[in-house]
Amino acid sequence: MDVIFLLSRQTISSMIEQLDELNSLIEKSILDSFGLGDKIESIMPSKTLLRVQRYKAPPNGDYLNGLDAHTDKLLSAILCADQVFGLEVQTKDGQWHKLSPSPNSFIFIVGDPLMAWSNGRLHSAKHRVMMKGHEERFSLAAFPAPVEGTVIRPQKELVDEEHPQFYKEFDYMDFLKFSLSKDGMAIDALATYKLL
Ligand SMILES: O=C(O)CCC(=O)C(=O)O
Ligand SMILES: [Fe+2]
Repeated sequence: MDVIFLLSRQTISSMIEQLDELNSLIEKSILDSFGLGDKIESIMPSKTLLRVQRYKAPPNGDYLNGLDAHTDKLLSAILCADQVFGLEVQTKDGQWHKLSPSPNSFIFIVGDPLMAWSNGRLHSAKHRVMMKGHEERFSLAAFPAPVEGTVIRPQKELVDEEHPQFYKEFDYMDFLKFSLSKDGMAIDALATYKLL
């Protein structure tokens, strides 16, 4: 985590501010795409967490796991990675795909609470980091974390006969605690709230 110590408080605040702005734009386009843009200002109240991650180069240039396959437990993530690629995403049919984003691009990842809020219309895809070659990798991610007391329930406009309610409502902090517990880590924690 050498990098984080080189960043001043001011730089970190300014990064959070800009990533928050980008996140608001993305949320706005999600709301617009569901026809909710005029009704709702933001998806749910959240506070941004910023995380820098460093992945060491595998020994002997092997192909090694840097971060286990998971879905994000925060609302969503905006990810900026350096030019050492490694992020892989799983499609619904179980295939893993290596991403090769263009330089200076950002990746938006849908988290489990956003999938539940959207009544399953947005998919929180499993992703992982696989390392290859001799270079270490850094990534920076901003995660909007739903605030304490948030109850995750599907947006009512996204539930109808054609799209019955997919998950029952749940307290976000209970979900987070369970997903970080030994039992929760062993399974797909969100699936325990499935109705269908
Ligand atoms: O470092 C990356 O590219 C992915 C990080 C990630 O998925 C996470 O922190 O949840
Ligand atoms: Fe992730």
